[in-house]
Amino acid sequence: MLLQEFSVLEKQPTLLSSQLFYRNSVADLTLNRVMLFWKRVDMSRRHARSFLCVSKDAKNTFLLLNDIIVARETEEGGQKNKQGGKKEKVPLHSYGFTVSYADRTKHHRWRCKALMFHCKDKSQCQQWVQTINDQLSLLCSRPKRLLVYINPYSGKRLGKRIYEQRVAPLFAQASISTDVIVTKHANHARDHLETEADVEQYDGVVCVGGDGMFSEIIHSLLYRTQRVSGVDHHQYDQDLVPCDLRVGIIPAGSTDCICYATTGTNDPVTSALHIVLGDSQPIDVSSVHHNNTFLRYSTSLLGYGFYGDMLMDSERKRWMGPARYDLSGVKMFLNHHYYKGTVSFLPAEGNLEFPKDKMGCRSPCHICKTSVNRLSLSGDQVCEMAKEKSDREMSDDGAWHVIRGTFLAINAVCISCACPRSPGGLSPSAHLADGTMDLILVHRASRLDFLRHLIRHTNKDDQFNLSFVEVHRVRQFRFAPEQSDVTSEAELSECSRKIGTAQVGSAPTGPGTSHSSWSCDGEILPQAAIQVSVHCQLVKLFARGIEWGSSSTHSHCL
Ligand SMILES: Nc1ncnc2c1ncn2[C@@H]1O[C@H](COP(=O)(O)OP(=O)(O)OP(=O)(O)O)[C@@H](O)[C@H]1O
Ligand SMILES: CCCCCCCCCCCCC/C=C/[C@@H](O)[C@H](CO)NC(=O)CCCCC
Ligand SMILES: [Ca+2]
Repeated sequence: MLLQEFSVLEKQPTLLSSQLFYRNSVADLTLNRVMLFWKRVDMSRRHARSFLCVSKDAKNTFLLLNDIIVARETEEGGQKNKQGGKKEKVPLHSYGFTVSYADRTKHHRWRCKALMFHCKDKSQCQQWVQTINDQLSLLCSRPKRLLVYINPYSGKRLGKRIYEQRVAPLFAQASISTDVIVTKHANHARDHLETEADVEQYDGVVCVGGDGMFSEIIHSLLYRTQRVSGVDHHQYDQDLVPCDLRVGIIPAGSTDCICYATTGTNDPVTSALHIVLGDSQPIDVSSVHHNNTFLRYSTSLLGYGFYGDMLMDSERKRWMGPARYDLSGVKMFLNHHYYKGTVSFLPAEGNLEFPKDKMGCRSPCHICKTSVNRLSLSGDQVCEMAKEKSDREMSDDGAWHVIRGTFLAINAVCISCACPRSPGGLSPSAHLADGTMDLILVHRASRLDFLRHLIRHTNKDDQFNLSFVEVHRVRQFRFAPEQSDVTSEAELSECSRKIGTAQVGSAPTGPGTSHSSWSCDGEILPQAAIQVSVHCQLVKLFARGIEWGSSSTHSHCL
């Protein structure tokens, strides 16, 4: 925080102010509506009326109220500094209180820290604790009751342990009550949310797992929201209603790209702290249709060709955990399949160069902020928007771009899809909440060139700066695979076996057939011909987006 900003916040009306002990010296501590700040007092110089006075060069130190988790009376004899474990000497008074707060550390990670203040008597101590906690209770974006689903088989199967050891204690500290369900089978969370859970009583849903688990949960929430609002999601181009309930992700999966792309890390404690602080980050969601039938929502990767084949292959290797993706990735790379088809897309207005602009989405992102946020619009504004949309569509037909080609991969992402394997993600400049997706077309190329493209996802080189790769920022796209002349019975039954269901009228897909299949956030879609449309800010997460700088800007000392 800049000194000028501090000076503005400092002028907020004071709620409580006292001289008490902090780190073995006297400090002036003040609480106002936005922060808690203190200044050490010069013990050597005394005022006429024997008050200790603040030395001129003393530094102001502060904590924003938004970052404070809770204040508690410190138990007698418990004057240990939580971080260092070092005992603080209590100069005069044995009454004290601890302020727990969330602090941003290196690499976008947040940690829970604590400060101790010592008071002259118990009532002063109680007054401080009460006043700080009263102010915290006014922060209405903080959740009080959460519904938690744990997938015990995600990633390295550590979900339950991660939740119990690293997350539950933080929720308890923040007095958040939880109902925890450890899932017993795929779609357990979906069915529970749809049929049993009394969603109204919760301030959010938390999923402990990976992108697949997150996808399961948002499907239930979005189905429910559309049903309650009378919206038919089968109608392509239908405006969908954003989901009220926020979702928190405690990363425990194999890819964890939604968590990584919205917090900058896949760290369970960081995610837990974003939940505790009540942070909010909307994200775009795309809906995938086949003719007039809704198939699925997508928030991470909708991938045909390389990623679709890789996912289909890796599903049979689930027992291997996250390593299944590496093995199937190498296999699909060596297979080097390419697929013919036609991609048509509607570019986002005026944004053509943006996927390559290297600006990225950094919180607070003005591009996402200025994108239409239906939640904040009045009824009249919604009508106006609907009219604008239909005007745009009338003139849209000519705006559709059509590309017929042979592709190694077709990837569509609503967000960057940054993840530990690829810290920039599939489209490093994609925005979390701007109502657009980036469509990446990887045309037929040699194995070596494709490898160059893939490797660039793992370093700072530009994966789009290759002649066979094109990227477009779009609002909608369609894909039609080239019809194969012969569809053998054997191909059809192989397809049904792979996706575990017989799809009437769908051509066989996957490696070894003329069509690939779409991986939609880790689920295989039965149809190759799809229509996709982005919905701006349809779901909100307990997250803050990725902030500037990788190390602590949260220094509380000015
Ligand atoms: N108890 C369970 N047993 C088996 N499958 C489950 C269970 N609970 C949830 N699932 C399913 O497991 C799938 C994958 O889970 P999840 O996404 O959490 O882990 P992952 O696949 O290892 O990680 P990622 O999706 O990040 O690659 C989800 O689609 C979910 O439907
Ligand atoms: C030579 C080195 C090449 C390395 C290339 C790395 C490129 C990584 C980009 C990863 C983008 C992940 C997008 C998210 C996809 C999830 O919805 C999905 C289901 O969980 N996971 C995967 O498909 C699993 C995706 C796993 C990719 C390896
Ligand atoms: Ca977007």
